[in-house]
Amino acid sequence: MADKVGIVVTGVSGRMGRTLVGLLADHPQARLSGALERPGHDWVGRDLGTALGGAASGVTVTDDPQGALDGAAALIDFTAPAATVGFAAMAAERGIVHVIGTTGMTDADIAAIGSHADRAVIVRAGNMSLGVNLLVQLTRQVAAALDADYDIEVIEAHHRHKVDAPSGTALMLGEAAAAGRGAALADVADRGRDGITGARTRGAIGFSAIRGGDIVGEHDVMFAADGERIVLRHVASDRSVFARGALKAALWGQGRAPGHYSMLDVLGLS
Ligand SMILES: NC(=O)C1=CN([C@@H]2O[C@H](COP(=O)(O)OP(=O)(O)OC[C@H]3O[C@@H](n4cnc5c(N)ncnc54)[C@H](O)[C@@H]3O)[C@@H](O)[C@H]2O)C=CC1
Ligand SMILES: O=C(O)C1=N[C@H](C(=O)O)C[C@H](O)C1
Repeated sequence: MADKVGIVVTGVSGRMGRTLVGLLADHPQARLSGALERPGHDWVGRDLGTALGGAASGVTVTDDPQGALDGAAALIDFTAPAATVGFAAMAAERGIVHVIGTTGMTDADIAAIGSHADRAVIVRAGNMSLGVNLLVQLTRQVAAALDADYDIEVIEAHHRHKVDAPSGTALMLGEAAAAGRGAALADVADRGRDGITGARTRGAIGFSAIRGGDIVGEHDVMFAADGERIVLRHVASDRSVFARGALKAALWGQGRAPGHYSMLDVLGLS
């Protein structure tokens, strides 16, 4: 049997990091080859398995990306924007696949990451699940079929720890809706309502964010007209849907031509 693909997970103590480590424990094609955390984190220097409360794994958590990435085939990154921009340069220097799930990035962050796409495979998506990526395509189709008599609202709900809004998924859905209408999201997005806002602008795409408890991730795209509403909905109840997508992307990227890809490319939905 061929060797398993060596994958470094960064942010291993985080919600997504832990989920990825769990999936990699008995994956048939991939193995955990390195575990990264931010400098100063109390897991740095400890055995990952022990830090997770189980048996020793033989993998030591490190804050040294240069060392961890040596010999790896892919880096899976669900961390924070500044960290991800830095990791993109390091992954590209080595020509290894960089799978990016981090959200909350600015246009400048995305441009900085994209500047490495001539020498490395980058797969970036605000949501790595199959279900959401299908919903993106459905949203585009429905938006293309309806005119601006149907007001589009994207409503998302997440756990109390989430730091960015709208979610990366909500922005993907908003972009798909805008594209279906032949518009640019930046021209039509309405991202915050408070006070005397005035009546809704025809053609706007509105965003609302709920934060509370342990909600994994829920997204509705509502098309509201006089007399009827269509609601497209995705509910994630387990983070493994994102982790499975990220692992699929890391394997899909092996041997692929350099470029800045999305999960639509990985899933054959583009
Ligand atoms: N695209 C997708 O499918 C999904 C994206 N996300 C996004 O992934 C990101 C992380 O989400 P969670 O795991 O819930 O957050 P979290 O806060 O539980 O974990 C983030 C981890 O990254 C670590 N980290 C931060 N800076 C670092 C650095 N320089 N080097 C190494 N590690 C570093 C933190 O210490 C923490 O352990 C968020 O932006 C979230 O929106 C989350 C779920 C799915
Ligand atoms: O922070 C999260 O948890 C999630 N983030 C992603 C987003 O911003 O859309 C994906 C998922 O909804 C969970």
